[in-house]
Amino acid sequence: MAMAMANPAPLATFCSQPRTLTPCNSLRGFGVIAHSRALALTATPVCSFRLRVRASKGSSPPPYPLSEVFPYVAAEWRTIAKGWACAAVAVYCLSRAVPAAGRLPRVLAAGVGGSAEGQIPRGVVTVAALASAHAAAAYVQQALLWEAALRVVWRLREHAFERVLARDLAFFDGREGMAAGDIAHRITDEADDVADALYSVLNTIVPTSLQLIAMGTQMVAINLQLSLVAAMVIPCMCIVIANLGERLRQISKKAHLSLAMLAAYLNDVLPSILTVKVNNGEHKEILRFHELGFGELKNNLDKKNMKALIPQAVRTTYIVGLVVLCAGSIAVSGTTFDAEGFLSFLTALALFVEPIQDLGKAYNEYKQGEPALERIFDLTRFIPQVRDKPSALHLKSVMGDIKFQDVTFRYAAGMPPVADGVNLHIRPGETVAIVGPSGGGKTTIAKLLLRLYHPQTVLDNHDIQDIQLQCLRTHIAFVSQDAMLFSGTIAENIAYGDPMGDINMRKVENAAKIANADEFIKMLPEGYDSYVGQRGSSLSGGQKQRLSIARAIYQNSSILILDEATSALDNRSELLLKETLTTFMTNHTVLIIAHRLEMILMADRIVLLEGGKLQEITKSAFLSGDGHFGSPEVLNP
Ligand SMILES: Nc1ncnc2c1ncn2[C@@H]1O[C@H](COP(=O)(O)OP(=O)(O)OP(=O)(O)O)[C@@H](O)[C@H]1O
Repeated sequence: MAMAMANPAPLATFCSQPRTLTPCNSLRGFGVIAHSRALALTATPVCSFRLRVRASKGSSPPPYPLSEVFPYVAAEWRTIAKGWACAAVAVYCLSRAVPAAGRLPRVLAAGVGGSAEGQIPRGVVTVAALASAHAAAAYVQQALLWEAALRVVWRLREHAFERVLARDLAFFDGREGMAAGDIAHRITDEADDVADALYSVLNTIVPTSLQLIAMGTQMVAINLQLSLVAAMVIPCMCIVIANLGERLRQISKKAHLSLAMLAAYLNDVLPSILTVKVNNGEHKEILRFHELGFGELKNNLDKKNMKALIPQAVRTTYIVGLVVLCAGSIAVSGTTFDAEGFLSFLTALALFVEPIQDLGKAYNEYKQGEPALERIFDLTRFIPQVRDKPSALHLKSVMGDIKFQDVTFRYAAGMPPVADGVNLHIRPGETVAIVGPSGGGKTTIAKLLLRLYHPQTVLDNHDIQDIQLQCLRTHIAFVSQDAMLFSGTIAENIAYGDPMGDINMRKVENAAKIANADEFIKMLPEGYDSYVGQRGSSLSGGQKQRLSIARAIYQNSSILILDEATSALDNRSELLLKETLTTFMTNHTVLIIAHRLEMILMADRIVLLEGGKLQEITKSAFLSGDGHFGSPEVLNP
């Protein structure tokens, strides 16, 4: 009889997301942590939200997503107020420039006619000064409002990511689990759409209204002749747009790259959510995310500033060109320029082209951003099932006495129970092997002990639901069958469970020796500083498994769970590992989930999990089981 092949990993759906980018150097090290910690002072969201539970992922969204983003926007009120103050200055300059410009033709004609020879007419200086002040104020207004919108989104992203990490494993797992790519897209691209929408709204409410009111008072009849002259300025504008457009393209490329890095990072870390959780890595990941998010903020801010500059530069070109053309036509024709026509043109330009265009654009942007906003908040609205009670205990140390008492568990209502009245007592320092058919529920038992779901299990006479989650997971080191590694160096991966993010090289090397990984690590060109590639892609399955074991040993928890931790090792490596592990296991409580004989025989006791029921079997019954408990190839290699 054969012990069946291992099932696909429970997180298989999650892990099979297509890769995005190879992470660049800034993603390689965990060295960002120290810097991130400093930045964290400025990054902590100032707002907290009342949690809301959605009946299901597909339930209809609340009607006013803007109201949910309001606390984030309110946190940026200073920047917004400054932006709106600049808007008031810009509109004021424009309203003063219109009558001054209305007098300009007369002033210009007088100047060209020789009445003020050798001097720039005062009216020209006034208009130029007002136009420059308007352009500068409008530029600063837009830059500030972009900064506010982007900072809102930066905070929103951090909040969403923090909430995603706090989600139950069930949110990521199983058939209903949310895909990593979807989450990454919401937090990156769609958040960007939200920034566009917010900016449009901020830039429209006050500035456009002000401009419309101010210009309404200045309105005069339109001069068609002047409009035709104005059209001749268009080629100049095209040259300006082409040049600045090329610069914008380059800046945008950088901004896109930083956004792609963010997406790559998310696609890297979210498939490893199990490892993050069991290593209490949430805080570390929040800091790493913060670093990349801040880089994206900078590049995007450059892009938006350039986008703000372009219309101002184009408008300046337009007005300067217009003045030159008017002056030229007056000089050539020798006639007095129609002042009313010039005034009408500027008024029409101000009243109809700019604010109305802005209103239309703002509406479109908002409509584009609204679903994105909703989808981001959808990630954050939940109450985790697995959470600390207010009175949860912090245990400094545990002996490792584990009791499963009549535990029944099913993944979803209507599904058969994976554990059906399971009773198991593992005494401190004992090694117990769980065997059974593939899909029998062995990994589920380990997950229940780690409280990744909501079980009733007892550790050191405490119901694990009464123990702080972070504390519980510190006392249990878990090596999953998927050998999850992060992009980073070997040393960083082994020391991942360090709560402070430090790397103790002595402990790293010791853990690697026990895991029989020291030999191959030392043969790598950069030894412990070797980069493992995305998700450890530069290492073999067996090497990855040994690093995962070293990570668990580094954690030095009282309880060690090895879930098919040696399935990819060759016989020699497994024997060497067995020798070093045996000493380590003497003062630890160890739960071995395995199909391989060598590992199973390391246990003091063997229990069989089949059809949700657990029963103890003797080693002799196991060995003479004729394959009932394991495959003949493994039992008789
Ligand atoms: N997140 C999930 N949602 C729904 N069902 C799940 C989930 N994870 C596992 N299962 C199901 O629960 C059962 C037990 O899975 P588990 O991974 O515990 O088995 P196992 O004994 O460890 O298998 P193997 O030896 O192949 O690793 C399987 O039938 C599996 O399909």
